[in-house]
Amino acid sequence: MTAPVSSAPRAPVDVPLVLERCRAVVRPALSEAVGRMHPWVGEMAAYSFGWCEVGGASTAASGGKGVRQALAVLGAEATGAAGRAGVPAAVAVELVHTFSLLHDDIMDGDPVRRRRPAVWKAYGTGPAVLAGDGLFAQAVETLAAAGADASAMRMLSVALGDLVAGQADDLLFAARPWTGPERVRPAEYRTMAERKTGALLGCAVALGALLGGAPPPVVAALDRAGRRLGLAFQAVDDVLGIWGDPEVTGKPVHGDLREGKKTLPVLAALGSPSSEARRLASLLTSGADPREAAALIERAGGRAAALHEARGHLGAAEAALADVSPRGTAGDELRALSAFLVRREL
Ligand SMILES: CC(C)=CCC/C(C)=C/CC/C(C)=C/COP(=O)(O)OP(=O)(O)O
Repeated sequence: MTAPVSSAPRAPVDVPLVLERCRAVVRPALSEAVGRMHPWVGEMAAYSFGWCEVGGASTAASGGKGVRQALAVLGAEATGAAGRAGVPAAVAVELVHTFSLLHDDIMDGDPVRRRRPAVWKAYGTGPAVLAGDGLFAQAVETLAAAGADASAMRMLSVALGDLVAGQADDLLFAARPWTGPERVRPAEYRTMAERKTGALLGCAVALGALLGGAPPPVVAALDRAGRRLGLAFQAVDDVLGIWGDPEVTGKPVHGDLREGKKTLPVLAALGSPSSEARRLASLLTSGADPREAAALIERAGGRAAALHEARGHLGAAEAALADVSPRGTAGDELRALSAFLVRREL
């Protein structure tokens, strides 16, 4: 990858338009993957993507931002290939992401996703588990059917392993105390968040680039960039989980606090040398009113610290991207998409 030799200033990137363009490039192959599923399982997948309501009726509900599919398409384009080279990667990561959301909502008991009942609420827990399994199966099938080589398959399997490990830690951390020697340290949180969220973002952009023909050092650098972007994205997601607007995020606030999730704003607040931190610790331990806890977290600096950390990870992601100087428009779009994902709340 080499930077273009041009001194002409480039137009600012319209990120929602980029997401829409990538969605259109990926949609036929994603529909094909859903079409390969058992009809009932495929209906639940289509529901997750906002293509239909329960019972298969067609609507235009929200199916998520499509961040991972866009990263894969842009990863391919940034190597100089056509976006369609990255489509099998885009479909695979979007299917894996959706599978993980379906299972995550069951594990957390979260009833709402993407502004409507989560799949387990709409169809039942067993069917939702099965739909997640079906999405997972089609992710592997999509890559294999595209003739992806062993290194591409391995990239997906490593991301999957990380996703499971990150989710395992997230669940285990929720059962640990807020304070004392057993408390969750920020470094443990970062490892968990990189696996749970960063691994798939890294995989998306790196796998797209690999399928576009990028050499191994470029693929590795893009994976690093995506992982750091994932850390920034998760920190912002944690903030939105406490102070976000449900109309925008598509899910209610305070779920993480109720579930005892060790999110970054809470860990940062508890680690601050303030009287609010001590009050917060006793409030959380005694089963806090989430609104009161949220106010204390803010006063103890937890929100500001999480956003500060998100900015730091974004800077590292941008530096890793700059290392490989992704080409022209796609490079600009990758940088703009990264900033957009993190700055949605900064
Ligand atoms: C194995 C297993 C169950 C793992 C679960 C891992 C998990 C749920 C991680 C959370 C990642 C995350 C920030 C999702 C929101 O993405 P987004 O804002 O891009 O969502 P969208 O697609 O709805 O826009």
